Amino acid sequence: MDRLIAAIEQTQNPSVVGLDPTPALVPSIIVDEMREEVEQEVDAEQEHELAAYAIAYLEFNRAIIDAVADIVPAVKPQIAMYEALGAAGLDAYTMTCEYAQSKGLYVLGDIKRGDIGSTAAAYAAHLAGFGAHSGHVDMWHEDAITINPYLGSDGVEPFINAANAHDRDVFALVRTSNPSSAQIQEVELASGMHLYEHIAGLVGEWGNSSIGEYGYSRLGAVVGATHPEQGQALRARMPHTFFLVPGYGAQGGTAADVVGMFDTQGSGAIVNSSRGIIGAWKKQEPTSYMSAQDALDHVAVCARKAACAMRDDLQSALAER
Ligand SMILES: O=C(O)c1cc(=O)[nH]c(=O)n1[C@@H]1O[C@H](COP(=O)(O)O)[C@@H](O)[C@H]1O
Repeated sequence: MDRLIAAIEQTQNPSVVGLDPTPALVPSIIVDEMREEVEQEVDAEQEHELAAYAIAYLEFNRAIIDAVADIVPAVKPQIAMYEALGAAGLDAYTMTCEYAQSKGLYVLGDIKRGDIGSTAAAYAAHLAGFGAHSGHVDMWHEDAITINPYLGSDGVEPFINAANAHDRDVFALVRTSNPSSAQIQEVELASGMHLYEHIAGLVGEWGNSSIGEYGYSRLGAVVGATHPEQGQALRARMPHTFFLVPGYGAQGGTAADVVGMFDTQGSGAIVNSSRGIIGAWKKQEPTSYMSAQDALDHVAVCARKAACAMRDDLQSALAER
């Protein structure tokens, strides 16, 4: 976690921009222009469409990355958005990760993996590279990934081992931001604890062997901005666990909701916003764009403005508490 914390300190900005493009979030003129380009190269009609969106997503992400690279420490591409486009989408995902890293950003791959140990070991290739034990081949380039720890330690250990061996980080879901998460995560155990509190204890324990310079382990926790009191209590319960806090903005979480998830030094957490940043252009959409470049320029200006507003919002809430 040391690299992420250093990047947050450098930018004075504990926020991460979620790169979660969807057809509705990308101006249609960008896709139209890419469609014309790929029509000359790809035969099958369905492939055209997927390739056009994949290239459009990549151009869209590049414009946003260029616009925010000097003011945010990290980006978080959500792989589902790209997987929906098949192989071309996965190329757009990996190229997005590589491009963000070339601009000095920490890349948090939101891949939410979780499976039995032997399968988790294969999923851990996202951190370790393919064939890590027999000869390393890099394919994925994330600095960190998200995992689902609810399968237990054999499903988590392969990720921790890969993270330790390759200087990467892992964020485990503990208390998710979505409305129905309480159905499972707030189930009360015989001990009187809620299930998410039990998982929080395990995540803290699993991370204990990898505490870095800043006092935080390689195994972080995902804690939704939509649970301010629980998040604050988890902060006290997990002193060595860095938090990824999604749910700010589009899901209703505010800066006041997330301040309790930071430590007394104002560190210990990074807050995500995806639609609030990459979809900011929709709030000031002009009647038409002249070209794809015109649309990309507008997306970039709006994303930067939204990212600055989020940074300022978090900074002042942290200063005021
Ligand atoms: O792991 C996550 O990132 C995550 C966990 C969680 O509890 N809630 C949550 O919203 N997320 C992700 O954070 C992002 C939130 O997007 P916005 O609501 O558009 O800001 C999406 O990529 C979600 O998949």
